[in-house]
Amino acid sequence: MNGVEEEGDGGGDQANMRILITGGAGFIGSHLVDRLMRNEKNEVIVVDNYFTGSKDNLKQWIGHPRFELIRHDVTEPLFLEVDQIYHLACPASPIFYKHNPVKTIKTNVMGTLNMLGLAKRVGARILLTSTSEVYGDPLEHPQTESYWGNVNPIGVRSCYDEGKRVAETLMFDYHRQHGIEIRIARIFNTYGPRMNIDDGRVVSNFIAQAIREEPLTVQLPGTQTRSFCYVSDMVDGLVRLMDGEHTGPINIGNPGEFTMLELAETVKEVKILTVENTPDDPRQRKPDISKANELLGWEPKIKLRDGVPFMEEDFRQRLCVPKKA
Ligand SMILES: NC(=O)c1ccc[n+]([C@@H]2O[C@H](COP(=O)([O-])OP(=O)(O)OC[C@H]3O[C@@H](n4cnc5c(N)ncnc54)[C@H](O)[C@@H]3O)[C@@H](O)[C@H]2O)c1
Ligand SMILES: O=C(O)[C@H]1O[C@H](OP(=O)(O)OP(=O)(O)OC[C@H]2O[C@@H](n3ccc(=O)[nH]c3=O)[C@H](O)[C@@H]2O)[C@H](O)[C@@H](O)[C@@H]1O
Repeated sequence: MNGVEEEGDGGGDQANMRILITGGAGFIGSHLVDRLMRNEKNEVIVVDNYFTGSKDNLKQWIGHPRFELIRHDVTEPLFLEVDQIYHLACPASPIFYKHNPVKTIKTNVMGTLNMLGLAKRVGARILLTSTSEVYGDPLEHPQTESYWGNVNPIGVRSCYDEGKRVAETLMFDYHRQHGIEIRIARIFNTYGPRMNIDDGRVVSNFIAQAIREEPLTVQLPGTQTRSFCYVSDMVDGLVRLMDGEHTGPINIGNPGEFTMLELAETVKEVKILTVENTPDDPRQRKPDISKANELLGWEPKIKLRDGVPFMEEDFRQRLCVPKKA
């Protein structure tokens, strides 16, 4: 049980739908596949280049008659006939998106351009998973969608945050110029089962470190904050946004705000090791979710304290470390 299965009706209620999910072999994408496959009217196609995703995340669907998995890089054009496109393809963990920054910005810019071209050709509705990183190191707190952000255009995170900002611009230009139906979700830090164990994001790091009985690496100063959303809540928000009437951008995240030191205490009371931080790390982040609440009737249900054990269980299984009696 991971809190995902109980949520919602599988989305795409209207009629038979063929739905494309780019990046569907990744963490959020694979949970979205599970959710959409529950509706028997949906056919789901995943395209992924497996940079940070894995076929293992989709193993329960491989061979299913309503499911197709295609190895494809979104920086190359794609020709398919679909009704909806959830465009997630992009490495999300800072260590992966900084690993090959030119590829990251190409994925955000050319990948989004290609998916918009596809949406235009076949008349599909397209949803982009943008990010709270478009707000940069925010000077407004909590962040509302009307805040334009405080982003370093030449920093080591820019391939990702500026890349997503351009992707948002492309979405709105295609909408205004070509009448494409667009949806933009600004996702705030999301966690849950199937995250890469060593992907470097803070919740996965802390859980893996706690299971391996290693000290939790809190990057300095430790007072920086994030707001963590459980993946089933995120998927529910994305489906509501796609199937609703509002273009967005709409913040989707859990407004519960924690410092990294508080998060370390939530995960486990083990030794904490403070380590150097990376450049341009945002000092505080918390979504204002009034828009998601009013326009989509959405709010997160799972508190950090309740979500972390689901993820710990998944990590223990994958690391083959049973819980001590
Ligand atoms: N998880 C979060 O906290 C978070 C927060 C904000 C935004 N997002 C966004 O949500 C989306 C999914 O994030 P995630 O956490 O599931 O990350 P993830 O890394 O697990 O998934 C991304 C997927 O995209 C695939 N991919 C990357 N580049 C590709 C390319 N060029 N062509 C085809 N596939 C490619 C990867 O192989 C992977 O399967 C991303 O767009 C990310 O920017 C995530
Ligand atoms: O939600 C978002 O919009 C963005 O959030 C994250 O980026 P970030 O918040 O920097 O994610 P983490 O790498 O998990 O870092 C969060 C905080 O934890 C700290 N941290 C990280 C790792 C660690 O071992 N210890 C630690 O204290 C970092 O310094 C940072 O302050 C995601 O990785 C992005 O994909 C996403 O777009």
